[in-house]
This record gives sequence, C-alpha cells and structure tokens, in this order.
Amino acid sequence: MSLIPVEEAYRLLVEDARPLARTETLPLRDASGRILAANLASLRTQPAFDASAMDGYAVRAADLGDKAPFPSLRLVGESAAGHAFEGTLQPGETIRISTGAPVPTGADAILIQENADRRDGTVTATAPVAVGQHIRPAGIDFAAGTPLLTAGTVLTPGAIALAASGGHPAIPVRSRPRVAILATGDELVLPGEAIGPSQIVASNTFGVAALVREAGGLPLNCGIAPDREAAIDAQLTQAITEGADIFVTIGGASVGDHDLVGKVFAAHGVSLDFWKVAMRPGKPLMAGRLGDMRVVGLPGNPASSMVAATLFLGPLVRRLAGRPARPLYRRGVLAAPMPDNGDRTDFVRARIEPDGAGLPRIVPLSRQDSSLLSIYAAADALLVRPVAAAPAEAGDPCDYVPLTTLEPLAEHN
Ligand SMILES: Nc1nc2c(c(=O)[nH]1)N[C@H]1C(S)=C(S)[C@@H](COP(=O)(O)OP(=O)(O)OC[C@H]3O[C@@H](n4cnc5c(N)ncnc54)[C@H](O)[C@@H]3O)O[C@H]1N2
Ligand code: MOO
Repeated sequence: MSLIPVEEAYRLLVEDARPLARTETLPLRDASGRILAANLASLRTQPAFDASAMDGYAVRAADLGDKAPFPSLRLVGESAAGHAFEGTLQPGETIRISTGAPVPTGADAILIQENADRRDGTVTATAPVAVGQHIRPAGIDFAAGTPLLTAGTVLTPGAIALAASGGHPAIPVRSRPRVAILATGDELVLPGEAIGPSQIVASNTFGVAALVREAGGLPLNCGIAPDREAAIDAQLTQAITEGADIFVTIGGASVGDHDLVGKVFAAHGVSLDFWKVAMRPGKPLMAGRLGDMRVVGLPGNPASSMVAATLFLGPLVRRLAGRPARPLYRRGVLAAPMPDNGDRTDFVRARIEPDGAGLPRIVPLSRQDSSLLSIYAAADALLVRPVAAAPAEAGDPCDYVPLTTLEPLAEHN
C-alpha cells in the first residue's frame, strides 16, 4: 500500500465513526465528565415553595406603608430552612425567616434584618419594603417536567448539580469505548520489572492508555506480546471476546523481519483501510476493521506512536464516545523560521507561548528524533508543517495541534 495523505487517513479512520449505541446508568457522583445519553427533565419544581432570599422578617408590605415612621409588627413565629411556619400571617404580624425558608401564606415581602429593630416581641422597620421583595417564587429555577439537559451534553460539575436538583439520583450516560491496547516486542518489559541488557521499558502503552482515557475511552490493558504471530493473534482474539471497540497495537508496524502486526491482521481477516501515512513521525500507521471492531496499528517509536494516537486514535475515541467534535488544528504564528518541507506532513514537537489577545506563538523544540520521550513530554503542541511547504519566517501564520485537553476528564476508575 502506498502512503496516503494525513487528511485522507483522518477521513477513513475518524470521520465516518458514529457514537456507540451502548449506554449505562451511573450514580451522579460517578457521572462527571461523561456524556448524557438521554434528555433529562426535572422530576420536581425548584424551589417547590416561595422562598426567602434573605435573613429577616416575613411581612405584609401594605402593613408598613411607604414612609417612616413604620408601625410595629407583632412577632408571632418563625420559618427556618426545613421548618415552615404553618399558620397564615395576619395583618400587623410578622415572623422571623431565614434564607431559603418557605414564605408563609399572607406574607408578600421580606424585611431584611439590617432594616429592622426587634424588641419585646415586636419588629419595627427602618425602611419600607416593596411587594415581592427578597422572595424567590416557586419554580423560579425550573418547574417539574422542565427539560434540564439534552442528550449529548458533557456532564460538567454544573450539569451534575442541576441533575441532582432535578431529583435524579442516577442518570443514563453513553458507555465509554473499550480500547484494548497491546504492546508488541521481545525487547519490552514493564516499568519496575527486571530488565535484560538489550531490553527497554514499554512506555507507549501507558501514554496511549492515558490519551484514550482523556478522550473518554476505557483502556483495556492487554500487556506485552512477544514477536510471535500466534501471541499477537491470541490477544486479538481475546480483545474480540472482551467486547473491545478498538484493538490497538504498538510496534511491529514497519517493514522489519519482526514487524508482524500487519501479517496477523491479514490472517485474521482485518480489512485494511490504510497502512502508512505521509506524516513524520508516525508513518507506519495501520488502520482497518474486523466486524464492528476498529483496528489500529501504531508505530513503535515513542513519539511516533503518541503523535499518531493524538491525531487519529484520540479523535476516533471521541467520536465513538459521542463527545462533541472539535477541530484538530488551531491557528498560531511561528516563533522561529522553519525550513521547507518534503512529501510528508511534519508534526514538530513544540511549545505554545500565549500572546495576550493575539494568536499563540508556536515554538519548535530543537531535537525531533522520534525516540525522544523527554522532548515529547516537554511539548504541549505539534506544529504542523504541510507537505511541500515553502520556507517560513518567524511571525508567519501556522497550524498546530494542542496536546493538552481543556475539557473535563472522563471519570477515572
Ligand atoms: N527500513 C525501514 N525501517 C524503518 C522504517 C521504514 O520505512 N523502513 N520506518 C521507520 C519508522 S518511521 C518507524 S516509526 C519505526 C516504526 O517501527 P515499528 O512500528 O515496526 O516499531 P518497532 O520496530 O517494533 O519499534 C520501534 C522502536 O520503538 C520501540 N518500542 C516499541 N514498542 C514500544 C513500547 N510499547 N514502548 C516503548 N518503546 C517501544 C522499539 O523498542 C524500537 O526501539 O520503524 C522505522 N524503521
Ligand atoms: O514515523 Mo517514524 O515515526 O518517522 O519515526
């Protein structure tokens, strides 16, 4: 298969993906950051009663008139939050009332305590009150049956509080896409494990799993498979059994004698959408389908696999999760001159420097070898250098891909 352009790969892998139909019901405290799966209407009216907005005295505004001196009112009881005054306020009467407490029948205004003299069972106003003053009418927030949240909403802290106020102890959310992640390679061990002289630590697995989580997916760890077709195939079979929506491999995607992922996919009947994208790093990216399951083969080099996962796997997970679409590229300006570019889109590890109200300045980092995780982790953006771009000057406009999320994280568990 020949190299395909980044845009074409994005279209094949991401753009036709539809949100998964699976939903689950979660207690509110576990639902933050998730996507609401159904419209939610209120089960109750809020507040359910006319409520005082201030601490003071419930009065009949007409009793006071609009000019001092104001007549003294007889203090006949109290309405506290959670403990209503049961009677009806008669002319010449007042009751003590707290913020949030029900306003008794007969009262039509709240005299704040700063404007009241209380002594010997009477209360005298020092300022007039208007009808309705400091009263929150029943249903001012929402009435029973009011639509509160629409399906597809990201459950922000505010949305969670609103669902609670509407009387919902648990709510339906979209299930997270299940993403099986398999590291491949005889050279790999887990961090902290005994390590041989020619071995390295499987780092990408952890980075890719974190990225999947941030995109709203549920990473399923398949561990490390040695460079044997049967071992990789067994993990593919297990991912299907476990109901994975995406099977991701890391490494073994290139052309070496031990790069077996493509062979295993072919033997298992994966229909390949593409293998190799005109990008640097991340060229030997593979994508296909096996029934309803998506299959993604990421390259092994650490920056290559993180860049490919950022550009394609993250957006795919977001789509399947039903998260709102967002543009892949943002606009910035170059902080340094860049040389011309060849026949692969270059994703240069870079830092974002905010520039007040203007577009952010994108600062390319000096070393770009695709094995360097220290550089990748120091970057917060990928500066995009298009295919065949002419040399560019500092100050020229550019596209970049942010590496950090500005959105609520999906629930961690
Ligand atoms: N003759 C050619 N050689 C290579 C080409 C090519 O076109 N022709 N492409 C190069 C490019 S570009 C990349 S990227 C790599 C990708 O190769 P693979 O996907 O087959 O990856 P491996 O060979 O298995 O590993 C490469 C490198 O990454 C390390 N690795 C693998 N898995 C992990 C992991 N989970 N965590 C950390 N590091 C990992 C592995 O040890 C190797 O050092 O191929 C080039 N070669
Ligand atoms: O794609 Mo390779 O990523 O150029 O190192």
